[in-house]
Parts: sequence; C-alpha cells; structure tokens
Amino acid sequence: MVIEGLDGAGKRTLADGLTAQLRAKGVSVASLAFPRYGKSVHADLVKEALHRGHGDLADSVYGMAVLYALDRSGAADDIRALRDAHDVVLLDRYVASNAAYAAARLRQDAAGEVVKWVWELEVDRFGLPRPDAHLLLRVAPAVAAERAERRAEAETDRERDAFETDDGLQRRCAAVYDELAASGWLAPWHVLDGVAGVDLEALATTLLGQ
Ligand SMILES: Nc1ncnc2c1ncn2[C@@H]1O[C@H](COP(=O)(O)OP(=O)(O)O)[C@@H](O)[C@H]1O
Ligand SMILES: Cc1cn([C@H]2C[C@H](O)[C@@H](COP(=O)(O)OP(=O)(O)O)O2)c(=O)[nH]c1=O
Repeated sequence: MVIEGLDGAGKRTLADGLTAQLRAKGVSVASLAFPRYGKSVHADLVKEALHRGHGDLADSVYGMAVLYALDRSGAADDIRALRDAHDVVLLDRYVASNAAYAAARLRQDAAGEVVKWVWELEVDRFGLPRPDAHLLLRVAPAVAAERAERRAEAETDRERDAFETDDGLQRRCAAVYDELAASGWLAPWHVLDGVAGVDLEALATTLLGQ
C-alpha cells in the first residue's frame, strides 16, 4: 500500500496514524519511506543534489529520476521480504512519485512520455513489486507548502529543498497526481481529503475489506 502526495501533504503523519490504527486491530504492519536517506547512496545523492550539491545534477529530470529508481531497485528484495512477513506493507512514496514529479518538471501530463518511461524503467526493467493500492493524500498546494514550511522551522535538518520551494512545480505535480489517480495508474487509487482530515478508523476498515 503506497501513500502519495505533495511535499508537506502529511504523508508521514498519515503513515504513522494508519500504522497505529491497523496494529490496534491486530494487523501486522511494516513501513518504508522513499527516498531511503542514510540507507542508500542513490537517495543520499538525491538529497545532496536537491540542496545544490553535485553541480547541475538536479537540473536533469531523467538523471534524478534514475537515482530515485535505483534507490527503489535496491529495496525490492526488502519489500518482498516485508510483504511475506506482514499483513500490510506501507510505503511512503513509491514509483508514482517519480511519475508525478518528473512529468510536472517537464510540464507533461500523465499521458506524456516521461510517465511511460518511468513505468518501463521501474516496473518492466527493474521489476519492482507492484502495489495493491495507492492512497493519494490530497491537499491544496498552498496548504502543503505552509505545512512543509512550518515543519522546516520546527525540525532540524529539514530545510526545504529545491522541489519544495518551487510552488509552480508543486501545483503541476498536484494536477498530475489527480490524473494518475483518475486513470488508476499502476494500481487502484483511493483519494483522501488531507485538509478535512482522514478518518483513520474508517480508512483502516475499508483497506482491510478490499
Ligand atoms: N492533517 C494535518 N493537519 C495539520 N497539520 C498536519 C496534518 N498532517 C500533518 N501535518 C503537519 O504538516 C507537516 C508535514 O507533515 P508530514 O507528515 O511530515 O508531510 P509529508 O510526509 O507529506 O511531507 C508536519 O509538521 C505535520 O505535523
Ligand atoms: C521517492 C521520490 C521522490 N521524489 C521527490 C519528491 C520530493 O520533492 C523529493 C524528496 O522526497 P521526500 O519524500 O519529500 O523527502 P523529504 O521530505 O525527507 O525531503 O523527491 C521524486 O521526484 N521521485 C521519487 O521517486
């Protein structure tokens, strides 16, 4: 099960809340967040590039997307092992993040070239496990930006990066996410209202029933 959404949408908060709710129902839950900073050299290169390291690396949409994909490729066996050992594996961001951000950066839509390329690279070529469902935590880009900014003030080592401070990118990314959800890209999507707040009890019941 994959949680997707803009930077600051509240994905980590939702993952924590949903994990607690599912565990309270006796369900065993494992979770993993991408990029895997501190665990994967590819993820660390991404983070450094987003904070102006490695020259013009961050300017390359395909170059950055390959790094995100290699981070996931390195986790594929771990994901399969977690899936075998637990009832639910919750992933905070996955392949759809690459599709949404790369398309938004290139000003393409969900039917564009780069979204197809992400599928071919990550699903067809790297053979990453396909999720059963996505949860799109939908909030207005301005709300996500405000939450990300507040988080940056409150937590050390969370200064906003090149993607997070780009309001136009976040707006386009929100539109691509909506299209991916509407087309059922890679797996079915549940759209959640991240502004009104998510009813965790109802969500857990729905997910377990499917
Ligand atoms: N439903 C919510 N209402 C208000 N603030 C929230 C909500 N969910 C998360 N936040 C806050 O917004 C910030 C970003 O949330 P976080 O879960 O880290 O987002 P993400 O993982 O999507 O980047 C955090 O400071 C968090 O405490
Ligand atoms: C996982 C992933 C993230 N991204 C983008 C989304 C975010 O703007 C950025 C960093 O990921 P993010 O989850 O926001 O990490 P953090 O909140 O710890 O900085 O990378 C992609 O473009 N492709 C991907 O495959």
